Order: sequence, then C-alpha cells, then structure tokens
Amino acid sequence: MVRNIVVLGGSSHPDLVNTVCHLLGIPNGRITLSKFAVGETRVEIQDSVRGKDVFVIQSGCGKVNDHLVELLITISACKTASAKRVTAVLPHFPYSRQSDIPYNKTGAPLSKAPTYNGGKNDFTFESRPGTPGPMDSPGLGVSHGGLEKELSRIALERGADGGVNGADRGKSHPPTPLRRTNTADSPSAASSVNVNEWVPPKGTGYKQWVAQAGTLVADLLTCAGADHIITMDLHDPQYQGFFDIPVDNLYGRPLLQRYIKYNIPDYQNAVIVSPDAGGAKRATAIADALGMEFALIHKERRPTRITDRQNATMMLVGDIAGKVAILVDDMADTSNTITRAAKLLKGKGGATRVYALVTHGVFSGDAIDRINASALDKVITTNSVPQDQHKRLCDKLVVLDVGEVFAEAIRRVHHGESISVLFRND
Ligand SMILES: O=P(O)(O)OC[C@H]1O[C@H](OP(=O)(O)OP(=O)(O)O)[C@H](O)[C@@H]1O
Repeated sequence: MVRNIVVLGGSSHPDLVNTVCHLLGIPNGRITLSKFAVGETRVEIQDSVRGKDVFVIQSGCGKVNDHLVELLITISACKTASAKRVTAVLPHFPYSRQSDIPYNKTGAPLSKAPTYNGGKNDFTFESRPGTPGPMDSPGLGVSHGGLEKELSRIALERGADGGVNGADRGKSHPPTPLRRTNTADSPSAASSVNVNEWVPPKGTGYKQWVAQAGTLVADLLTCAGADHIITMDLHDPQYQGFFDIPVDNLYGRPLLQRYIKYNIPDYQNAVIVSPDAGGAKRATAIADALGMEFALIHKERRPTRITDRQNATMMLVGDIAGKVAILVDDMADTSNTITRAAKLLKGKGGATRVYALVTHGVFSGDAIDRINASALDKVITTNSVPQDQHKRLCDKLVVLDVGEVFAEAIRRVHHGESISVLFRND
C-alpha cells in the first residue's frame, strides 16, 4: 500500500487505471468526467488532493483531442486544489509524431504565408516568410467559397504546375484546383489531416504550412501544471527535450524482447526488420540484444504531402528469404506500414512467416480489417491503449500488459527511486 498518493484516470483507458491502482494497493481516485451539451469537458475531483502526489493516467487514443483536453483540465484542477506534485502518465503520448517538420528537405520551414494581393506576387522562391495569419492561410478564417475562387483565379493566372517539391518543379501540369478532403468518415492519419489541400502555383515559393503540434502539446501540459511526465516509447525520443520538466520515457522493448525469446520458435534464426529508417535504432537494439540478424525497409514519404504517406514506396535492404521476419515499430495507426511491409517481406522478400511487434497498437479506422486481410501471421502489441475490442475482432492479435510497468514506475517516482530497473531486458 502506497500512501499520500492519488491516482486519477481520464476516460481513455479505465482498465489500465484499475490495474495500476490494484497493483499499487490503493483505491481509484474519485473523479467525475462529463460534458456540457456543446461538447465542453467538465471535470470534478471528488477526493482531496491537498499536499498529495497525484498521478493522472490518460492515453492518446480514441477521441484523442477530447482526452487531451480532459487531461489538461484535470492537471490544472489538481494544481489549483493544492496537490503537491502532479504527474501526467501518458502510456501512448498523443501528438508525439508531430514534433518535427515534414517538409524540411531544403531547409527551415517558411515562417510567413504568401499574401493574396490581387494576384501580384511579392515574394520569391527563397522567401522565408512569417507565421500565417488567419486571413492569409488557406483554410483558416476565410470563407471557403471566397478563398477557393481567389486561389483558383491565382492558379489560372500563373499557369500553375502544382509542384511543392523539387521533383515536380519544371514539369508542366494543368492548373491545380482546390480539393476538399472529407474528414468525417475516417479517423486515419492520412485522411484526417487536410481541411483544404491546396497545391501552390509554380514559382510562388510557398510550401504548405504544417503546424508543429508536438511543441504546443508539451507547452500545454507544462502550463496546465504538470510537474513530471511518464510515458512509453515516444515516437521520437528527442521529444523529451521539448519539456522543461522531467520526462520518464519507459521502454516497451523488454516486453517485446521477452515475447520474441519465449514465443517465437527458433527465434535466433529469424530476422528483425524495421519497417522504416526512423525505427532502425529501436529495431537494431532488439536484434543486438538477442543476437539476431537485421534488415530494413526504406519507406519514402517525407518529400511529398502528408496525404501521400500511404503510397510511400517501400524497398527492402537485407536478406530474409526462407526466414521468419519480425517487424518492430513503435506504433501501428492505420496499420498501413506493417501490412505493406508484410506483403513485401512475404512476396519479394520470400519470408516464411511475418510477425509485427508494435508498442502502441492504436489501430484506427479499418486497421484491424487491414491486418486480418494481410500477410501478417501475428501482431503483438501492448495495452498502452485499450485492446479489448481489437482483440475480439482479430485472432492474429496478441496483447502484452503494461499495467505492471506503469504501476512500478509510479511507485518508484513517488518514492524518489531510480526507474532504470524497468529498462532491464532479460
Ligand atoms: O500504421 P500507420 O498509419 O502506417 O502508422 C505507423 C507508422 O507511423 C509512424 O511513422 P511515420 O510514418 O510518422 O514516419 P517517421 O518514422 O518517418 O516519423 C510509426 O513509426 C509507424 O512507422
């Protein structure tokens, strides 16, 4: 039984909250989460947190934006109710994929938007303009009808070619109309991003503005009053540097490694495969620890728009013919990456069996259907986000429990003990 500690759960992952409280031997902190009719979040904390060490557990899944706001309000409520320390526990950290700038091949992002001054161009290709204002940026604060007309007119006047990257420059294309993407039906990353997808006319020098939401989310958590963050397998470990409070980034690696060791027959002769260059370090760490071979799939998506992510070209570097391939990645969202990788590994690669091990099985939209129809033999994930429903729909899915890791991390942080023991890989 741990004393002077309160564990509160947001609405994203009640099972994990129950497990953690059970393992710590404490009752769940009492909290009421509700909504006003308009959709605003309302939080009421029923236990006194005065002078207490408070941990708020909320994972980045489901209605991820609602859950984020719920977390921020809860943290703030605890602070104003005189909690001694508030730790945000985010088993899967929302927005951590958005800490960098996707269109950075040719240098820093543009910092000023183009001005639509009657079709006259007042900037060059080398311009480094400032942050788009509400009236400057496509899709922000301007009535869509008027904006579409204006942009189409500019495109027509300039004989647009639609190129946003080097590869497209110089080619001749017809003027590019505005396209609207319907975001209502699919929660997948690729289909939910664009409100207006506008390809700028040739020679304007304007590259689409992409917000670095990761920075904002880090600031929001700190401003709300978080004193400490506990999370697991951040998409980009450098994201910790966005915070000026301690961040404990736990590893899912020991769990995944244990699965390989004890559940994959003849695992020493299998090959660990990273489905993209970004995850190579994570995958090689496992391959090295288990003395296994390593291969890499090169996934090319950066130079183009975010909507092209699903069409990225994949190329296998390494030999997996006649072997078992074990894909290792930090997360599966739409599952496009792992299913396409599996197709490549079993098809051209000649792998006999393909496993995918991902820490965060978000499985948005039709991800589970995609896995069921894929060449993947098994998908192993953790319950850093709820998996009950996914498990019911997918026989290939194996779920590893992170409850113990988070409970132990909370216990150790509370007592001021080192958490490095949690990084052991045996
Ligand atoms: O299931 P999916 O929808 O395919 O998403 C999963 C992929 O997304 C992330 O990488 P990302 O594409 O952001 O590339 P990066 O590693 O270059 O940042 C993640 O590391 C996976 O590889």
